[in-house]
Amino acid sequence: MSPVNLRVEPDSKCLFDRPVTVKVDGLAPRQLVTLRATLTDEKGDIFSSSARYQSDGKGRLDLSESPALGGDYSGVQPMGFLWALKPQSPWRRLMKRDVTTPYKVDIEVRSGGEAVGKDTPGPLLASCAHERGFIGQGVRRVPVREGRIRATLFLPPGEGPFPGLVDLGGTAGGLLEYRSSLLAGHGFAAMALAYFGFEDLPERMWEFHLEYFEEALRYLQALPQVRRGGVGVVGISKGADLALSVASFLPGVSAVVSVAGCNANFMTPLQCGGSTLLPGLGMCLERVRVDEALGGVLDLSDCYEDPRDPSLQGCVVPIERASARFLFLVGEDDQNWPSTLYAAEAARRLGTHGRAPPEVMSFPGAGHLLEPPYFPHCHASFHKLVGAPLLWGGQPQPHAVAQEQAWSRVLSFLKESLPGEVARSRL
Ligand SMILES: CCCCCCCCCC(=O)SCCNC(=O)CCNC(=O)[C@H](O)C(C)(C)COP(=O)(O)OP(=O)(O)OC[C@H]1O[C@@H](n2cnc3c(N)ncnc32)[C@H](O)[C@@H]1OP(=O)(O)O
Repeated sequence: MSPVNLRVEPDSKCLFDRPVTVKVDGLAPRQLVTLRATLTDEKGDIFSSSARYQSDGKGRLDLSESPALGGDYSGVQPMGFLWALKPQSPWRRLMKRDVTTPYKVDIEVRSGGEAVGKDTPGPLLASCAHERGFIGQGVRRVPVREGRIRATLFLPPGEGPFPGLVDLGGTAGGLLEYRSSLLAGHGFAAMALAYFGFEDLPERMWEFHLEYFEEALRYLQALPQVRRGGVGVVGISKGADLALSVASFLPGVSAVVSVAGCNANFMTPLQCGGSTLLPGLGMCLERVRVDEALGGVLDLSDCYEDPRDPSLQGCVVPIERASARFLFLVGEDDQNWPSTLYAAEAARRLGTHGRAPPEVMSFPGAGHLLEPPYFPHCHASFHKLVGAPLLWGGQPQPHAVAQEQAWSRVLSFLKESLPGEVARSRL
């Protein structure tokens, strides 16, 4: 009998946001097998997925054609092995901390289609390692410590000038580089900007200063590698309302992508010139629910102040002041906060001021944490500022579909809205 061969095509090494397919041959015709994938992150946390398959009449499997029969995903799901990864320890979230190293995914095929979820799977038939990196060929990673700015700039290969972007994370804080590094792989000069919880920046979300974002924007706009004529700002969650504020109060922003964001300045006052530009939309902590069925996860969805409340209009970002184009991405099952309502409110406000409507992409079954494609869906995870697990929502498969569609539109939206040539890089 020929040995079983397991491989990843078109390449066993690729950038994290690129699709692949897993192929197996040398199985017996119509053989039932289990495909397992395992990834260990930089902290040593293990994430795994598992699904049952049956080979075709020639003993082959191709995940772009063969349906998974059950397990952590089902149906034809070429990337299910990745987006269905689940943490072994509770409330962990797969979040790339060091983009200079790839993730290594160990894939194995074992005999027997009943072993899914059991500790004793069938005998190993074949295995392979698959690497998914974050820095494309020729992309340069440049730490930025200019003035107050704490950031990392990713420059595509070549001289440029490239369309420029500022990338803002959410209440996780720190300096998260994974989205910017992938965006540089699509031809953008992308700067991941920390704004708290990193080096000498404030440790927590006490107050933010518009001047800090202005300094970062000016720095990016003045780089010879960045094309003149307007940059983009991409933000997720808390970073998304800051993106709206940056575009509304500062010149030179042509495009904003709000990922699961609020239309009001959330929680932390935004200061400018020593006074408060926007107070923070607050939370009513007595309305926090503890989801005992989910093991004590906190459900915050009902505890945010309502940005439609007339007394809170001072918190709402005056986006009609911005000259940027807007793209809002919302998960309809966002259980962190009502991002659908927030996007609708932003659209209503633009309309009231006679401005063009924003583009709103709304994804059924998607949760709050909309990441670049193939990041595993995370329904709930530990929040280090809160010190407890929080509910994010979404179901794995629709969330995965949303991430793919959203990413594709983010790239095309930024290409349409920002000046400059863009070229995709290879790993
Ligand atoms: C006051 C804020 C109110 C928030 C309202 C929610 C609004 C949400 C708006 C948003 O912006 S959501 C989008 C972005 N937000 C997030 O992703 C928040 C969740 N993420 C995090 O809290 C951190 O990024 C994460 C814990 C996932 C990773 O942080 P680190 O890279 O610093 O990881 P690390 O693994 O070292 O964990 C930090 C600490 O948490 C601890 N930890 C992590 N996972 C844990 C777990 N599962 N159980 C217990 N502890 C855990 C870990 O032990 C460690 O403790 P120590 O600092 O004492 O060493």
